Amino acid sequence: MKTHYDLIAIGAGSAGLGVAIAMKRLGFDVLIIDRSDRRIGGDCLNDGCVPSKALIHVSRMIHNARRSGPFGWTMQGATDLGAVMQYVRERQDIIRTHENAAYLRDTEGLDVALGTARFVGRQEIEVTSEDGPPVRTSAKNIVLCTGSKPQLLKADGVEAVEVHTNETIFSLDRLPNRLLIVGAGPIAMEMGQAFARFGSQVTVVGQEDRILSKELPEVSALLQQRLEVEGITFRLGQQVTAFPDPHTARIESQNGTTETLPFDAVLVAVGRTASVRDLNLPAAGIELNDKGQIKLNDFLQTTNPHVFAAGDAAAGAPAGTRYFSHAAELHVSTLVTNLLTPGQVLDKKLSYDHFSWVTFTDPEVATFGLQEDELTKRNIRYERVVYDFAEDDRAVIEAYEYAKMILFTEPKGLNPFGTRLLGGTVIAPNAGELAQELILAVQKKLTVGDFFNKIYPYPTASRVNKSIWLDYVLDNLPGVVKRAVKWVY
Ligand SMILES: Cc1cc2nc3c(=O)[nH]c(=O)nc-3n(C[C@H](O)[C@H](O)[C@H](O)COP(=O)(O)OP(=O)(O)OC[C@H]3O[C@@H](n4cnc5c(N)ncnc54)[C@H](O)[C@@H]3O)c2cc1C
Ligand SMILES: NC(=O)c1ccc[n+]([C@@H]2O[C@H](COP(=O)([O-])OP(=O)(O)OC[C@H]3O[C@@H](n4cnc5c(N)ncnc54)[C@H](O)[C@@H]3O)[C@@H](O)[C@H]2O)c1
Repeated sequence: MKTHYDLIAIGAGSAGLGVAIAMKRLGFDVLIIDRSDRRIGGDCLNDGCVPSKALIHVSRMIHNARRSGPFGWTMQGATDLGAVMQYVRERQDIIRTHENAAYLRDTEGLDVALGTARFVGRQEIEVTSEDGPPVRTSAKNIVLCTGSKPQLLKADGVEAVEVHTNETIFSLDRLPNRLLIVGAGPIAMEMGQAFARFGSQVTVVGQEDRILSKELPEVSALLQQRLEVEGITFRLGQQVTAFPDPHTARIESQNGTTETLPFDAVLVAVGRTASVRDLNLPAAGIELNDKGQIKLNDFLQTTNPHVFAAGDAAAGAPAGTRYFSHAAELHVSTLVTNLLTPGQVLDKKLSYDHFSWVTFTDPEVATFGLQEDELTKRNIRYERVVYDFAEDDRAVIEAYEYAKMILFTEPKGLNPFGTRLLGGTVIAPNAGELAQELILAVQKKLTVGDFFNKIYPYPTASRVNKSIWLDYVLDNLPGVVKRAVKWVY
């Protein structure tokens, strides 16, 4: 480790790896620090996106096999969770071949320090590890990429319960018969469906009156209905208030009624908190806001102008919180652009206007661009265009007629072909893939006419991106245009 760098990234998850590799490839001297070699890759590789999506993949195969009875296949068996987790670990290990200290040093040319970092000055860091005495170094700029931790459940008796979070659930090797999930966000939905498909009896307790409360209410309702069909039980508008014993939860509804629920394992997924533990932020003049998050300006800069934050650690940004790997990617691109731009006048503010996310349930939920609440808040006039997949041939062929697409557009003018898309949500199998074209359309300001004039191979699932505009255009062509066309004909 050198005594001074152009840039230090603390944390080697999506954000740290992104900013360190980008700056190194641009020719800067860069140090990246993480607690251990095994933590490189951060939450996404170790306890988040990768293991959860691998688990979902296996659960989908099992689910499809179970449903093959009507077509002559007789399948029997029980899920060997140990074997499933072995598959998950194997997939993680493949990604680890390019997310480890030796690779980052040898192939990316980064300096890598393994240990816990803390500030000892405004631009000075000390790294402590078990391998030797603490080592100090400094940098022109430092980026805090320390991620987030699961929020803990507050309930009487919780200390006596073996509570799982995303940090331990992937170490289970025996399938719990009854899995209680506290929280009704994306982790609860993705993991709940996967475990239900493996064969657990899953009960979800959520404090709000609907699941995935960041989505449109009709999307939450449709997903809940699909999950109920698969056997998941929902206790919404309820909270776990106590654990009378290590295998029983007491749940309380908003009107005060209580009941007890027996369980074999419990998963808590009630949100995240930015991770600032061990950093000794006061030594660098870095302030926290009243939620305990790092106080940031629109440019992801802390109260120390030489220190920035990216990824889950940037939850205190004025633009708001987005706990996603690709939010880290957005932060990194904003930061690197700004670090390389002379003078703050030209700096890019963090903006989520073109942001999108996907919840990888079956059906998936993909949400992008400006949402109804944001459009209303900003006084932007918009229209809602809804497409039910019932008449889409591909949806009929593969039995997902229940799917739905809800788009927000500019109000239509005289020429419906000129309307632009502002945002929306798709709930359908592979919605995350279907929506990619729509996301590009929002970003590039494409019009209804651009979709209308595209010929989609039949029967690709993404033909819905054109079908949604057929009625829209035909119903909204001004009478004068229709009369003129008829006259010419
Ligand atoms: C179950 C689950 C599923 C998810 N699925 C998705 C998904 O499908 N798609 C998606 O986009 N997002 C998903 N996410 C969110 C995504 O995992 C996170 O947003 C992303 O990993 C955040 O990256 P990060 O770099 O900010 O932080 P992290 O990946 O958490 O990295 C932070 C790193 O900093 C290190 N660190 C912390 N403090 C110190 C210190 N003092 N010294 C040295 N090192 C330190 C930690 O060891 C860690 O490795 C999921 C999250 C969970 C929990
Ligand atoms: N596919 C993806 O991209 C993906 C998947 C999983 C997680 N993530 C990210 O990880 C973040 C964390 O996920 P999460 O599901 O833990 O959090 P979340 O904050 O998104 O959802 C938490 C849920 O728990 C509920 N809740 C909070 N306290 C509760 C209590 N005491 N009792 C009952 N319910 C309670 C909330 O009302 C909310 O519905 C997400 O916000 C998301 O950004 C992304």
